[in-house]
Amino acid sequence: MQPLVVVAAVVRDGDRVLSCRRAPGRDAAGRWEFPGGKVETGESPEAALAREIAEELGVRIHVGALLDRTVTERNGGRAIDLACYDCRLDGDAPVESTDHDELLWMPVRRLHELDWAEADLAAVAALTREDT
Ligand SMILES: Nc1nc2c([nH]c(=O)n2[C@H]2C[C@H](O)[C@@H](COP(=O)(O)OP(=O)(O)OP(=O)(O)O)O2)c(=O)[nH]1
Repeated sequence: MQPLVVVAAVVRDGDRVLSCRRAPGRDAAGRWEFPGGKVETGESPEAALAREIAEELGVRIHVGALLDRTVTERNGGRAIDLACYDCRLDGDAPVESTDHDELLWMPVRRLHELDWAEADLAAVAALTREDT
């Protein structure tokens, strides 16, 4: 089976990165992730990401360069092909999410304190390397 193609936004504000906790009842509830979602057929990754962020967080973003793309196998589930893009807000910061129960602006050097979804660990490591 082909991996699930997912895009996520590493939204930065200076040294801080928007980190989101998946709400109860969802896949991987309680784990932290970068907001985003599945790419639909015929959609570019950048367009999918802007759409997901508008739907989920109600804000607009500029989508920049690809930061990390990693395929993670999952026991008993479809592998996840997660592409994380460097992003900036285009206007207001989000205050709530349809998919998350907590939004945190975390300094890069403290990202390791959160319990990240497994698929996000490579992107977190890339950010942390950049910071050292
Ligand atoms: N959005 C997002 N999903 C991630 C990340 N890491 C990770 O393993 N996932 C997984 C969780 C889900 O199984 C899948 C994406 O699902 P989703 O629920 O966010 O996507 P969606 O909004 O398009 O889905 P839906 O609720 O509309 O069905 O990828 C991440 O950093 N961001």
